[in-house]
Amino acid sequence: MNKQVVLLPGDGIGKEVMESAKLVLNTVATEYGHRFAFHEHAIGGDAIDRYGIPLPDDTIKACQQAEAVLLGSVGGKKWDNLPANKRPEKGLLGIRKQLGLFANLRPIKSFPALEHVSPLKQEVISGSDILIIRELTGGLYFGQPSERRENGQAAVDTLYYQRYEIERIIDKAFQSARKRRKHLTSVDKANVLESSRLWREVVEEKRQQYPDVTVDHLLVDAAAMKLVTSPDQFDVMVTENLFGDILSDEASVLTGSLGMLPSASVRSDGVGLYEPVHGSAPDIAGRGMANPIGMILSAAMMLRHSFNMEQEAAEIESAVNDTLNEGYHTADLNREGGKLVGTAEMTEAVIENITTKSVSDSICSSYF
Ligand SMILES: NC(=O)c1ccc[n+]([C@@H]2O[C@H](COP(=O)([O-])OP(=O)(O)OC[C@H]3O[C@@H](n4cnc5c(N)ncnc54)[C@H](O)[C@@H]3O)[C@@H](O)[C@H]2O)c1
Ligand SMILES: CC(C)[C@H](C(=O)O)[C@@H](O)C(=O)O
Ligand SMILES: [Mg+2]
Repeated sequence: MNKQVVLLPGDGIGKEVMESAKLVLNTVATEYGHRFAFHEHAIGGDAIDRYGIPLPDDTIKACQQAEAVLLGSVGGKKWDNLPANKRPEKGLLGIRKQLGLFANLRPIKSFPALEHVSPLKQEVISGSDILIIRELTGGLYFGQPSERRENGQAAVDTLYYQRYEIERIIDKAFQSARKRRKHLTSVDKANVLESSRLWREVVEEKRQQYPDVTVDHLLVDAAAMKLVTSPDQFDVMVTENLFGDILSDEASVLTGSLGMLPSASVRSDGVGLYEPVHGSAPDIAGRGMANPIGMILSAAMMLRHSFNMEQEAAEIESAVNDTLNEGYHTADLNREGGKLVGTAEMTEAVIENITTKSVSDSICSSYF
């Protein structure tokens, strides 16, 4: 039976790296005898240009019927001056909300070949392996009111959480910690925000159900500092929507580039949308130089989480590792020597490693 996958390439480099994911998935399909049926739909600026809105009904329906969704990225200068509701980003927020994808899993682990590429000292990042769990359908992104007031000269956004929204993301975080090193850091701003005090209260209650997991609380400003000074103290981090957005881009520095990070946006029944953490990168779009690894690793996360294809996912991760060990790198990876390549060549090198090698030294076979 074909696996039904909806592809939402979106804008800018989203379209470019989606091609890489498709090629890699087709290679895995051939190697393992699977069949993926890809259904491409519009989102973001692409949908605005074609249909006048960032999230057409047809796209929502297709995503609801799919077994999994892969998304590139949305946004770009062309649409930056549109009213809030018509912006490309509204399409992305809308599909996450429509599908009820409340948990965004953002794993951050440096590949050995890139440890010297990060601007952080190698001894600081060495051995760090973090899973940021970002609440994705609530908090400051969705709270009402969110509007201009006083003739446009004042504005309000609302950080609103209901207890059940906090409980389900905290459960997800504890369950994830159980599968890893059993340590959970909850990040909030409980010294100032009431929503954070409710968040902390829920964590304290929930920890009774997970006595095997150690828990600490960290204020978000201190967490931002510790992420780059002592990242090895973290296992699973769980936090509010906006805090998670900011901390995960910061954490990407550990891996050498924002272009390296994959993510899975999931709900309790396992339905998922898989998306790299980066955006549409207007500064490099159209030049064939985007790093496709975050997108390729997102496709691997899809195989693992939505299709239970553990070996296939590990094969992709192992091929990425091998490719980096061979010295291949895109321009965002500030690496001396090796082979500087574009998106297409990087993808070809990964594919070559999938077809010629078996899961050998799969340093990352179980954590994305
Ligand atoms: N998930 C998404 O769709 C998503 C995420 C973030 C930003 N955005 C949107 O993207 C647009 C640009 O935002 P931005 O510039 O702040 O963030 P960005 O993530 O697009 O880019 C930030 C920087 O990282 C670089 N970069 C990002 N991904 C890369 C990759 N794969 N390979 C090489 N370099 C990469 C870019 O060149 C840029 O210098 C905005 O419209 C924003 O709203 C979308
Ligand atoms: C584009 C934007 C709406 C999005 C977010 O803030 O969630 C992005 O930054 C991300 O990290 O996926
Ligand atoms: Mg972001």
